[in-house]
Amino acid sequence: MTRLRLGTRRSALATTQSGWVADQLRALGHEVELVEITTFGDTSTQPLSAIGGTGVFAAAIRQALLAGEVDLAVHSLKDLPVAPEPGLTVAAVTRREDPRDALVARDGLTLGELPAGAVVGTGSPRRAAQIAALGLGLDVRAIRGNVDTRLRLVHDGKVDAVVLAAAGLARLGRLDEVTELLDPLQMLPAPGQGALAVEVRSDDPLATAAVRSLDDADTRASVTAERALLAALEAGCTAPIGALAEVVEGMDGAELSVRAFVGSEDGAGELRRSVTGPVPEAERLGRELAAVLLEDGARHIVTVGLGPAVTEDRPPDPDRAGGHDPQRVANRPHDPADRPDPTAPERAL
Ligand SMILES: NCc1[nH]cc(CCC(=O)O)c1CC(=O)O
Repeated sequence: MTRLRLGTRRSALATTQSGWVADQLRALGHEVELVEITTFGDTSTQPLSAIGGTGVFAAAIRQALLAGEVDLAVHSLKDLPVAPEPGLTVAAVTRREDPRDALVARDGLTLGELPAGAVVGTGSPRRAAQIAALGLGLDVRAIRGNVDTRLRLVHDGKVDAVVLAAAGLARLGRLDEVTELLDPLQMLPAPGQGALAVEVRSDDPLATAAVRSLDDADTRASVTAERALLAALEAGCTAPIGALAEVVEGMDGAELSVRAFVGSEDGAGELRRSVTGPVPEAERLGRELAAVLLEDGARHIVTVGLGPAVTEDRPPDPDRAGGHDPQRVANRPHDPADRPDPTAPERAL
């Protein structure tokens, strides 16, 4: 039995996820205390892009962990920066929930049933790019807010539909509002979507040992490939990149299938590629798929987040390298009148 303090944000999703991990650990005989941590991202009303992107949420919890104020941190893996944090270790990656994105639309509509011009709200360039790539004439608009806020936009008639992670809806008990689970053939999730990372101090053998059995080997292999791909594309957390790795039954037994999407938010270009290979080579497979995408022109499609790339008419801007570019929020960026206010909501995965 180990006594563990688990640092968590206060949001409904964060406390549900942390509570779930705490319950798993209690079932193993450990004593777990939840410690609420208010992050700058929670209190600031500034756009996320102005204060460091989705990583700001993870950063405050990580600080508390490094300072010894808590012993464990639970993160949605898709919100965790790919760069390792010195002194910390992801001691468990929990078994992934449904990794798919879900549509919540008015009147029970599916994506294909939404009429041209229907407004789809999303804060995610990845979702925006894949919706645009379907060529349905949908009007993708930037929104911000927690899961509850986003769902309310549909119920209040402010948008016709929103796209959210099925995993988050499942954890919050709101799967019944989903009108379509989106097939990864059309909508690849964010790398790591649906999985939780349990982080400990690297020099804390007790906490490491306590959470070890929560680690799921297939999920860890999958997210290892997805995050290696993201890292190899030098992609920031707001880049329009989707990836899904799955352990599947191949000709010679289990193998890892890795699929990825890169696109632009105006639907002007998109690439989908896949590789399969041995499960233990997850990291190499992720890097290999990134290389295929780059070879096939990913840099010319994605002008956001791919490091110092670029297109001829858009010289790289060091202030924006790897980060959010407000101009890219535009649904049809070639029409200046269509550009939204650059202080518009930031994009998140
Ligand atoms: N970006 C916010 C976020 N971070 C994790 C989840 C859902 C849970 C998960 O993907 O593991 C969500 C909400 C969403 O994208 O709909």
